[in-house]
Amino acid sequence: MALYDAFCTTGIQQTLGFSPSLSPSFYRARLSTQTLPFSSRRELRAFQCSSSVIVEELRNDDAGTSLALPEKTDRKVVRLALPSKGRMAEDTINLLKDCQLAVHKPNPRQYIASISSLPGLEVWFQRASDVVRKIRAGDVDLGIVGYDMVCEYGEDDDDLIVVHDALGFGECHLALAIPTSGIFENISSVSELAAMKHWSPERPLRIVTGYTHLGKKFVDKIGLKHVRLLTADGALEAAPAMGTADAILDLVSSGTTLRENSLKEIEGGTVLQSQGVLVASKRSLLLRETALDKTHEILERLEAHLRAKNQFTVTANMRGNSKDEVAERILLNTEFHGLQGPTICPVFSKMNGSVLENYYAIIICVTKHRLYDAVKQLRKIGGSGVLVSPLTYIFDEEPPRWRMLLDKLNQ
Ligand SMILES: Nc1ncnc2c1ncn2[C@@H]1O[C@H](COP(=O)(O)OP(=O)(O)OP(=O)(O)O)[C@@H](O)[C@H]1O
Ligand SMILES: O=P(O)(O)OC[C@H]1O[C@H](OP(=O)(O)OP(=O)(O)O)[C@H](O)[C@@H]1O
Ligand SMILES: [Mg+2]
Repeated sequence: MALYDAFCTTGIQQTLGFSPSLSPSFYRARLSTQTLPFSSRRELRAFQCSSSVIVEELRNDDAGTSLALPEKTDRKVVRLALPSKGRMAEDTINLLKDCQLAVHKPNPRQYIASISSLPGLEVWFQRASDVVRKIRAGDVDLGIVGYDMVCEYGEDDDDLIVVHDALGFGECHLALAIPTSGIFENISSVSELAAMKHWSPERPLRIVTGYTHLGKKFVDKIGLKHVRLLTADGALEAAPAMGTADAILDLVSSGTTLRENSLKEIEGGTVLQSQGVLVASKRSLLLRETALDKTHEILERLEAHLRAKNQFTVTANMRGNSKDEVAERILLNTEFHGLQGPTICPVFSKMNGSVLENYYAIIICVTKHRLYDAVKQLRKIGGSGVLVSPLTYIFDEEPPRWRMLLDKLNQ
């Protein structure tokens, strides 16, 4: 039995490569704390005969739901869920790679992967909405998704805890938008929208959205009385022109989709700002051995990379009589002082047979968008030979987000 042999010889993780969604139905066997998927009932029965495992059948539509299996609490490996598709998927993988946390996914249809620098951690690819659902269900411990997803599918669950709230990609906001013309031509705020005489219990304002949880809360908050929330999965911007809705509640980034569909945002119509976040289950962090350690490492690497991403290291030579004199020149005459202050080292040169120490190398880090300002200021105080290189990491003191996480966990 190939699968059983594979399990015995190469370990459980490799046998987990079977993709449940490719088979008409799938099965799983629970062996101690591990779960093995099988592509056919025959294969599973064969495995069952050759070992003493508890076997249970999962229908396809159970694939996404959680069962109250003991491994939820006994599971030793920590699970990180990442978006399997859509615009967040690639950015997430790239960010992790930049943090030296490259995800090893042997083939595109495989939903489980690993990160070699984080042994004991499994990566599971899921749809963005399922990342949040699975964290809440206890099937995974950590996830990277848009904050919009955390709020919509998290439904205010206080087990969810945002560990890093600004991963620097997937920036957008969730907003109400209405047509630019017709009865909405002169409407520019939610209060004006709410005051329109057009809405009644028989003819409510129809808002189409994929965000029904947030949508309902928002409508209540702004006091819109006669409203019906309609749901749809995509291309919501078409609905008003089609006549199937009056307004939309959807994500906006550049604003192009709204503009191209003759829609506009209105004052007071922003529900939330979103970008990629690292989210965790509080329960997992507190109860699952190593979950907090793994989270700490991921957080430190994210912080160090994201801090460094926008900075350059700048090295320049400067003529001077002493380190102190050069330091004074930099500290008093430029805005660029490095993390704690400039590093200054002597540069030795040979002249007429003797070694001179009349130049100093200064090292600072500079925010990318201010690089040219820094070059100009350094030149002004005698800097020359300016070398600029990208920064990979800035590991400073313990990141404030780590302290905040421990506070939230009451640690
Ligand atoms: N225009 C945008 N600009 C920036 N980020 C966006 C934009 N649209 C969506 N996002 C972010 O990307 C996430 C995933 O959106 P995407 O459209 O890729 O998937 P989806 O349509 O929600 O998923 P699915 O197709 O599985 O239902 C959103 O939850 C949001 O955080
Ligand atoms: O302000 P913009 O930059 O134009 O972006 C906004 C659009 O992006 C998202 O859709 P997406 O492209 O993900 O398509 P979808 O309808 O399949 O979700 C969102 O649902 C908007 O339609
Ligand atoms: Mg989308």
